[in-house]
Amino acid sequence: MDIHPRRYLNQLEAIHLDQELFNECHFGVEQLMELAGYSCACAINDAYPESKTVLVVVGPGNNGGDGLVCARHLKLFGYTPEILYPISPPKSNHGKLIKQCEMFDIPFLKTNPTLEDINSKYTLVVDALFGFSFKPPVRKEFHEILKTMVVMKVPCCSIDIPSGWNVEDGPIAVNSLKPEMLISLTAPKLCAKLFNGQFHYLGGRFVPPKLLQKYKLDAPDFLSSNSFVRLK
Ligand SMILES: NC(=O)C1=CN([C@@H]2O[C@H](COP(=O)(O)OP(=O)(O)OC[C@H]3O[C@@H](n4cnc5c(N)ncnc54)[C@H](O)[C@@H]3O)[C@@H](O)[C@H]2O)[C@H](O)CC1
Ligand SMILES: [K+]
Repeated sequence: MDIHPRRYLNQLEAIHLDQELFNECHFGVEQLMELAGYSCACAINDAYPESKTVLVVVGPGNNGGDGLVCARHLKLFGYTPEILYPISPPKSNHGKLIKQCEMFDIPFLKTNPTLEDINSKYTLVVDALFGFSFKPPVRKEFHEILKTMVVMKVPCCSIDIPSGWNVEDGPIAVNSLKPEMLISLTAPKLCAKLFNGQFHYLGGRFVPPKLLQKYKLDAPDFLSSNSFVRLK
């Protein structure tokens, strides 16, 4: 299976499209995060039906919000997710999502896990650290966990952007994250051209036809009620 998107978004286009979803289409951020995170959980269930013990690494922005929603749905699908939320910024909009995860008895790790912990405890790591607003270089508070994720043996599934990658130019350093799975949301960003892992999915089934036309995006071939489409 290999569907080649004709169109990849640059960073500014991704940010503008996101703004139009809020301002022109009147979506709320919680609505979009719910649909995005749900589609990620469904895509993970499609690609890794057997990998049940999942660590979800959550970042400070909406990419992290997608991760929190994804964790909650994975739990409903029978997975055993745990969450690492290394830095909780004062202005985050994650409060309710965190409470919901707690209501579903999803544990939050208190400290960064060691490489040995990750390799022995989990069968999949979901990378929801940074999405399309990431500006390199990675700030130092995230170095430790990102370094561990780069060398871990466990497969990694990145939501929207492999964390630490430049949104347009892809891997910045030789020792960048090499996810096995990428779930692009709305449309793949330019860095997805350099993704060479096994699974590439498109999620985020919420873009109205007017915006697809405006941004000259392929109308994704979502099957029936599926919230994702597999591209590779
Ligand atoms: N339209 C859609 O497809 C939707 C996608 N969604 C998801 O939202 C993210 C984009 O979210 P945003 O809040 O704009 O930004 P990020 O999550 O990428 O990150 C912002 C966050 O990260 C910090 N940061 C930025 N650069 C660095 C750095 N070099 N080092 C450390 N920290 C950094 C910054 O300070 C912020 O705190 C998109 O990718 C999708 O995953 C939405 O769910 C809805 C619609
Ligand atoms: K990510």
